[in-house]
Amino acid sequence: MPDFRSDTVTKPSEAMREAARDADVGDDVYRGDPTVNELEARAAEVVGTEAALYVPSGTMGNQVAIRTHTARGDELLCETDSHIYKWELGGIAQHSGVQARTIDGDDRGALSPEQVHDGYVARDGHRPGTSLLCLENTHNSKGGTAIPVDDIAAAAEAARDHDVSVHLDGARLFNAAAALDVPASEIVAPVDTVMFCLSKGLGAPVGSILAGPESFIEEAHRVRKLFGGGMRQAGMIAAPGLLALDNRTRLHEDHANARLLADGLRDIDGLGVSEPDTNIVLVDTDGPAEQFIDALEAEGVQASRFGPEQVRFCTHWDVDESDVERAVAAAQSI
Ligand SMILES: Cc1ncc(COP(=O)(O)O)c(CN[C@H](C(=O)O)[C@H](C)O)c1O
Repeated sequence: MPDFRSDTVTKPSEAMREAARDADVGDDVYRGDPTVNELEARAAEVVGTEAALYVPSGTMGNQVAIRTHTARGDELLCETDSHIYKWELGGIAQHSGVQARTIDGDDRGALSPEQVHDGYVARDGHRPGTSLLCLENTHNSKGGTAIPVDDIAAAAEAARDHDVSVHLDGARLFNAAAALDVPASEIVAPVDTVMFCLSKGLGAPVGSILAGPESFIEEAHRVRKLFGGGMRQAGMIAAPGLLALDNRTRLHEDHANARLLADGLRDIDGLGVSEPDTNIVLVDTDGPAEQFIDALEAEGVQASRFGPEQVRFCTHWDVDESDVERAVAAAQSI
């Protein structure tokens, strides 16, 4: 059954499974797992930061970043439909005691410098004070939109004018880099820290990376442990992550399959279909999303509910052109 629910469903390759089996391991809490250390060093090099930390999930990477950047009672700025605000169980408040001030981004999910300046709150006898700006690229809820580097840099510069740190939720950073045709390090350069997922389009079974300055990552190590994320012989899962990071070859094909899917669905009356930048296609179903999803499943195709009348399809390395054609045919039969 072709599974378009998410790019989180990718299964590891045979090479990844062998790498897991053969991984050189140690106790990562004591910084003694050589494979984790190698992955962290490689990740920092790829995105151009001083250091990096391997974390079990993208959510933990984001929440560790927020907790490390902020103090209890601070305020952070984020886009209204950002993952950290919408999909992480209120972790901003629960884990960090921080208040989120949301801003409606543009149709790609970008925030303007003016919006950052307007959203900034100076700490005083009544107001909490903004200590962090969180951006997202690609932007999941807007349809995997790739936000141009200049837009990221302009928002980050506005934050820096107020000594506010900037974290980038780059769960699909390499999808953005592929779509924008720039190195990932160029997208990361304007921000202080970045989280990116190995477990989505890069295909690793588990794990994400939090990358940034050496001193920040040192403290993030402690916060990860506080959150229960200290791992032991994690080389078993980091080894597939290394392969995923070094073989980022599939993303352009995923994007082409998303365009093929969108073009096919757009020919179906009653459907509103996004124009994908990357591997996500949003479909406005003109009726309950659940009904559309159930009808797709009856035809052997899976997709995910993204709103009362919106369905999301994600392409990834476990779906190919024939699966896209099957999804279009399934939608046509509804
Ligand atoms: C932008 C962004 N940042 C962070 C995360 C969290 O990563 P994980 O905690 O799932 O590894 C996700 C996962 N997104 C998942 C998906 O898209 O299917 C669900 C919605 O949580 C994400 O899309």
